[in-house]
Amino acid sequence: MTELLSDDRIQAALEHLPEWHRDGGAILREAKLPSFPRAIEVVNRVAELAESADHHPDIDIRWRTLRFSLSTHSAGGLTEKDVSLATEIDGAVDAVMDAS
Ligand SMILES: C[C@H](O)[C@H](O)[C@H]1CNC2=NC(N)=NC(=O)C2=N1
Repeated sequence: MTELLSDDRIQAALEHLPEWHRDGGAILREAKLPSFPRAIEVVNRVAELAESADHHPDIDIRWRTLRFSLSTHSAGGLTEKDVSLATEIDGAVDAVMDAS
């Protein structure tokens, strides 16, 4: 789970994560929510998911735009933990968008 992923595996994973792109040893996505409170709702959901997974994204908050960056710091790059949390972050964004 904490092994670094091969380039091929990262490419394959990103085919299932169209909102994400790779930047070296990290994957990034941006999400624009309808309002600042909705954006914070996503952040709170992601905080719970991150705590459950014991894996934490970098999050940049600018009004209603969120930028997530995922990397496994202990491994020095991308692992399955990042792919898994990216999928969960997509779910959190979709859930808040659907409720908006
Ligand atoms: C002890 C605990 O498992 C680690 O410190 C976790 C916490 N969250 C983490 N999050 C991320 N993104 N990378 C890590 O290496 C990491 N390590």
